[in-house]
Amino acid sequence: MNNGTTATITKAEQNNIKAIIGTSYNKLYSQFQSDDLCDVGNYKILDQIGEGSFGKVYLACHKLTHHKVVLKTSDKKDPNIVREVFYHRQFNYPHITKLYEVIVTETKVWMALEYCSGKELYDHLLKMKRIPINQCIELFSQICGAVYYAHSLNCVHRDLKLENILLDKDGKAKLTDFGFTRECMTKSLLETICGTTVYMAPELTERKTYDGFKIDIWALGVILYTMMTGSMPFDEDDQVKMKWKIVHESPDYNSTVITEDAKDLLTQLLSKDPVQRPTMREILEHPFLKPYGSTILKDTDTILLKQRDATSRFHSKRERRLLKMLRRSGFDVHAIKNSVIKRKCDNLSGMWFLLLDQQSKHEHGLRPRRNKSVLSVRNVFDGQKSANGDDDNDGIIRTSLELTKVASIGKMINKTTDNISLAPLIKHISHNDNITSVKDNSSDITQNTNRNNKEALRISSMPVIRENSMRKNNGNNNNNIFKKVSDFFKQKKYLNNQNGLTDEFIGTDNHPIDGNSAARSSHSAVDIKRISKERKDQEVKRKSPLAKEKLKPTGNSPTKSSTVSLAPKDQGTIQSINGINLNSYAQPVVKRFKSTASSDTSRQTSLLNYDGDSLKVVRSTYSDMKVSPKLSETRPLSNISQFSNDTSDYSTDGNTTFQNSFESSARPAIKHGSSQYSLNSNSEHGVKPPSSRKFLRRNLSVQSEASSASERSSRTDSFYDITTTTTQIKPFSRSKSTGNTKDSVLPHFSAQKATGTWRRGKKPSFLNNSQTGADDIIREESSSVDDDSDIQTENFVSNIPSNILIEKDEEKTVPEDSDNDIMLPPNNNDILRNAQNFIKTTNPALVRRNISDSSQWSAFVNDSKSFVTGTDDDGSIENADNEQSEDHGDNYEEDE
Ligand SMILES: Nc1ncnc2c1ncn2[C@@H]1O[C@H](COP(=O)(O)OP(=O)(O)OP(=O)(O)O)[C@@H](O)[C@H]1O
Repeated sequence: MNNGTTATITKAEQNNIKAIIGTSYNKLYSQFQSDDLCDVGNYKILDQIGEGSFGKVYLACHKLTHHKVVLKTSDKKDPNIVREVFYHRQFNYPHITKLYEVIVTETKVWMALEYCSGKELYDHLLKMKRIPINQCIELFSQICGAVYYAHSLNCVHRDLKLENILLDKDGKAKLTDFGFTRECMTKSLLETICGTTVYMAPELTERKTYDGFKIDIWALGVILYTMMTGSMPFDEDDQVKMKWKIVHESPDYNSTVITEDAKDLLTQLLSKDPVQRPTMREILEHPFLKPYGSTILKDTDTILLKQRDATSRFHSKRERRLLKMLRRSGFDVHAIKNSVIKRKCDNLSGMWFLLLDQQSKHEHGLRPRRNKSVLSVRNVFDGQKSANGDDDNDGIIRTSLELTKVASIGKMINKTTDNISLAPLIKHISHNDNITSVKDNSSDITQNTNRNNKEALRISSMPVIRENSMRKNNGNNNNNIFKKVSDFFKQKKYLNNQNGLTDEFIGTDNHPIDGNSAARSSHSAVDIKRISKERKDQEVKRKSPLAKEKLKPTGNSPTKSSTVSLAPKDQGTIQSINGINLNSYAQPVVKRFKSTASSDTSRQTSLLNYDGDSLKVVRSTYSDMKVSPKLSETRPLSNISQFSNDTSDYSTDGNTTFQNSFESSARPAIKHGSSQYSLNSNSEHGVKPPSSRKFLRRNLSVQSEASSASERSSRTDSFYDITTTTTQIKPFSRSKSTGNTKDSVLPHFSAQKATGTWRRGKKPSFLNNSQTGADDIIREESSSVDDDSDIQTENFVSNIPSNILIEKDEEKTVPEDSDNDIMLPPNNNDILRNAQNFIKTTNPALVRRNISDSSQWSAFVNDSKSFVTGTDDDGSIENADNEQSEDHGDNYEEDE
């Protein structure tokens, strides 16, 4: 048979087939060999869209649902990723980016996150220069909603900043980046210094213990101020000055864009005394945020209530429909439910949430457009007819196609109205007489109209007012949907032609109408010309050196008061409010502040201690940021001391040097050994390190312990269920650093001396001998937790034993002899011994931060010749056992 078959194939055909097979074979081979990533789990990587401190960020597509997501990678060695995943997956809220799935590979952790195509609020602000007040209110309410939600779950974010607020495609705010989050149920006062200096509350900059909720509220104050004014309230290039300002100075509230209500709220948020700061509820109820704040508050309460009620799970119409669909398709619905309930973040729950999102998208507008549009048009007509008692479509018979087109446009207009409603603005300024002129000022941008749509119709781009006005004038021509549509396009076209304006400005222009079409028709064309001219004049003024001065409204300007004038195309924003030319103010001085890990900040400390030149060097490491070079250059580094309470020396801020050693002195004395961090910092400056310096490393360990505690607590909700690839237990095989440790000014811990062993199914004795911390986490979780335990984790905090969530904030619980580093405070020995036992039984992630710290640090300060390359492979692992601690001491001595 075969011979017969082959016999029928000519030689040429055979060669052809061979070539085809060869090509596809080679293709497959090169795919296998390629370093380029194409797929991760169920996700197809489309593009790299960013890069964070700890890894790359990709745009990807879920292959089963075609849903776009963001894949954020992080090195497994970074224990912060555990914290981020642990908290982030607990949150399910419209203004928090959704974490769909977590995939753990041998070296990396991949987080599949909700894609926010609108980028960061920071970028938005840069583009807009300052955010129009109505948008400010809306966005800020959304951000507050997210924080209120997190606070209601007893979690604090601790790194709230513009860069951590993303915008989705609809311009809605989404809070993200939970790398510094912690729960506050078990500890009311925290000590860990973390955040970004310019957003830090005074108590943080002073390194006092702090209420986690209150520092978030302060950061919100900074965010609101920056959004409104386009500049930061306490910005200084010099970090010492900045901190001084934060502690002692009030922001400048004199900006005319800060209204009375806004000022009242800002003053409360930025109150130096944390007790004076309002709660999230009070913020959302503040008059400035009306009406958005109270709506968000109500919605959030409903969400929280629903999420707390376990019986309401899978009961919504959408969920039931999806379950039914999945069951019919042969999915194991029980497994999916289990995965969702336990927040496993595996591929099942990932698929579930993606499908749910998709369903909601369909419900909100992805139905066949034509049908829906026609329907809505009919509704409009029906409504009008019944309301007016007569048919208001002027007897024009339209084809269904026309109806469809018009309805879609109508929908668009409505959408515009929704999105850029200026109602709050109107309300906000209603105490001002100017509002009257808004309402009465009917003669502005209008244009004549006729039924044939041959001439431009009136222009009214103040959607809310237009709506109200149309309601008022029910029965006249303004109610005609066709006219509305026609108006919209005519005015758009006209303005584009005349002024080069973009669509979006039409929606933000605040020009009222009076419904008097006759009056409009008489002078609208003139108005348009005049306004056009005024805009040009404004633009000229803005560009002139004198433009720094506030533009005074001209007496005859139709936009003279309480109006929001159109902005030129390149600015994309409202140009003036109440006749004040927003663009005439100083350009925004918002800078991007990068969350850095302790290693970064310790670099700063070690390198510079406010030395300007060094600071430049440090800054240059961030030059790959996407902001313009100018901005990057002037951008001060943010200060994050995630890992140290005693940051006086090991400051992530780079500016907390020995000035703050007063706090160190209050800490337990060092028994022996020392911290390389502190030593190095000091030795650089020829200052003898205070004894408390030792605390730095201890704090690092205890902080890391927090991660392991989190991980441990996460056992209760099946962290181990996160998708993993093979996690072979290999002997430690990382190459030793080739650097000369003697010369190093960097912390480094000799990894090859790690001698601990860890066995599957047993508690680790010494914890750091495995390949990576994350490996250990996964393995340990896998081995010690019963997968089938039916643990409810939705309100996760209630499931966490209070003794588990120890962070470095609880430094007093450092075990007495865990590494012989610390002289114990008297009377605390029992507590410390208990803590020591606890630490010994928890997993090894506690040491990982030091790995990356030292490596990053060393990589940066390479001119010190201490570490050459690949220093994170130097095995710089801090061990929990005594031997390792001694090593640290040795290194310290060597460095000194
Ligand atoms: N869900 C998302 N949707 C769209 N873009 C995102 C998303 N998450 C992150 N990005 C983009 O990826 C970039 C880096 O992400 P991100 O800032 O979260 O990383 P990171 O490691 O947390 O950085 P850092 O902590 O230093 O701020 C950012 O520019 C951000 O705009």
